[in-house]
Amino acid sequence: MASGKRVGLYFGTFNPIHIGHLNIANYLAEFSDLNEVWMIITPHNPLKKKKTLLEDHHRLTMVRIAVEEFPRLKASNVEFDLPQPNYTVNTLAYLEEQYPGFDFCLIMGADNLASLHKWKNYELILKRYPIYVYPRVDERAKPIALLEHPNVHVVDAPIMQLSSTFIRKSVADGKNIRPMLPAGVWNYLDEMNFYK
Ligand SMILES: Nc1ncnc2c1ncn2[C@@H]1O[C@H](COP(=O)(O)OP(=O)(O)OP(=O)(O)O)[C@@H](O)[C@H]1O
Ligand SMILES: O=C(O)c1ccc[n+]([C@@H]2O[C@H](COP(=O)([O-])O)[C@@H](O)[C@H]2O)c1
Repeated sequence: MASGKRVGLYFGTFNPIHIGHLNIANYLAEFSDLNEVWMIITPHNPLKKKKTLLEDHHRLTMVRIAVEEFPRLKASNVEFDLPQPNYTVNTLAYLEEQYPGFDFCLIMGADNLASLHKWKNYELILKRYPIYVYPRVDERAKPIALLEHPNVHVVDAPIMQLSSTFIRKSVADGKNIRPMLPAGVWNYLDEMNFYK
């Protein structure tokens, strides 16, 4: 039997999306066995406070702008109508129901793999879904035991030392960080006066 479409699910808060995220999504869409990468904007990460977050629809708009010229990358608002905080295992169950026959896997930076053991039903996630992990630059990082798990695949992607936190702080400090965001995202953020 022919296997279904292979889709990499790249979950994130994306507050805002930056070229580090886009670079990874594009790398996996071009250089792995995935047909598409879906960037899933999470309204509320169960392990984070919601108060510093830009509204969901603004974060979605920025991801849509970022991927518009990349046919194999999609922005997804599937979590907007699911109960919050958003437990990934619930979203995966919903996607399986909506897209029978698709083969899903997860994409995440090593920082997220390091805290995967705190996620709801993480053992089930690890059993059912291949996880594509790429390194994040952090000299203080401790070794991550789950890197040895047979369903965890380390991707040799070119990485950028960039975070949304750094971007938000830099905008607030009046710094010019234009090259760190896709041009359309920077324009949107600037016009809307976000993070200032
Ligand atoms: N520079 C980067 N390059 C590649 N992946 C990244 C980068 N920054 C974050 N990621 C990954 O993208 C996913 C979503 O991350 P998230 O939206 O939290 O970005 P962030 O930049 O780490 O945000 P924040 O600084 O607000 O915590 C996570 O799997 C994270 O590991
Ligand atoms: O399911 C969980 O228990 C769980 C715990 C922490 C984080 N997550 C998800 O991990 C994704 C990455 O979050 P973030 O904030 O690091 O971009 C996001 O989709 C969260 O909902 C999921």
